[in-house]
Amino acid sequence: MRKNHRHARTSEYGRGEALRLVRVTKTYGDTGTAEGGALVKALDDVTLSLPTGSFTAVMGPSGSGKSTLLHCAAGLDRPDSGLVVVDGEEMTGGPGPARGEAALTKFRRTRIGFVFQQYNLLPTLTVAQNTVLPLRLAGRRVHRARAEQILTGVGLGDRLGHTPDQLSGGQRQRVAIARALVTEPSVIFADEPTGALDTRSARDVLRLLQETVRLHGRTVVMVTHDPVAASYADTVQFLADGRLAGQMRAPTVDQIAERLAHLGDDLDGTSATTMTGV
Ligand SMILES: Nc1ncnc2c1ncn2[C@@H]1O[C@H](COP(=O)(O)OP(=O)(O)OP(=O)(O)O)[C@@H](O)[C@H]1O
Repeated sequence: MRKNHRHARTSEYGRGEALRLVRVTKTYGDTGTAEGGALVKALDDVTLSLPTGSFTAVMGPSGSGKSTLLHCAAGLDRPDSGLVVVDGEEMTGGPGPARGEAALTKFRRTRIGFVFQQYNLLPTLTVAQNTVLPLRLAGRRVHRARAEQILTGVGLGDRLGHTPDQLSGGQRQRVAIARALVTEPSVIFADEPTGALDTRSARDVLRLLQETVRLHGRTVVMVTHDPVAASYADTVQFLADGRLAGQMRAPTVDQIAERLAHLGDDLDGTSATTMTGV
């Protein structure tokens, strides 16, 4: 009965929508204090819908809530209130019984892919083993051919037996992207994926992310401080003080930098320099 109820609730969400946030709020601090003086509203009533096959960059000043948004949207953290829906299914929030940690982890493993600034590859595993690790963790069958196919797709078909320390930063990040793709997730979240890379490697990684969206129909959400990186996305969502502060479609580097500068004008004492992180 409960199952049917969940199904009935989830079926109202649109097809072709990879991610939906509805009135997501997250507060940090000592919730026990009556005054609430120490509370920080990291996300404040954020509602967002991202279509399947879109590439979205999330930008904003330091402390504006980008990481919190990514963590809540990716199921790494739970919002205090509001709903996160992935591919039509409620991941966190909602009126039904909350998923336990184990169920949330399982959901995440199959529906969400991650790419981190520092790659997060296991140093003792080969490139191929790192790539298929999410399948192993999910208890799924692993075929070497699958690892080979996906690594060839990111330009590392000849590196299967190498360990991460034998690769450049850009190559490591491409392994991380292959690992994120291997479960065919609904959404890939990338947290400053080019933050540790030189310009050329960064460009290769951004093109690869673009390709996963345009050629393979994946959905990518990328947090970045860098207007150049953000310009590879279809849309930039701006955050300020935990709230969405507008979006920009088909963005150019100059337009993004300009918008960030004006976001700075809106915030007391915050300079554009701080916001772009340059
Ligand atoms: N675990 C936590 N405990 C307390 N406060 C937190 C915690 N995580 C984030 N915050 C606060 O929430 C706000 C939003 O932080 P968040 O890390 O999401 O911002 P951000 O935009 O990602 O910043 P940055 O660009 O510097 O990484 C900040 O004021 C931050 O200090």
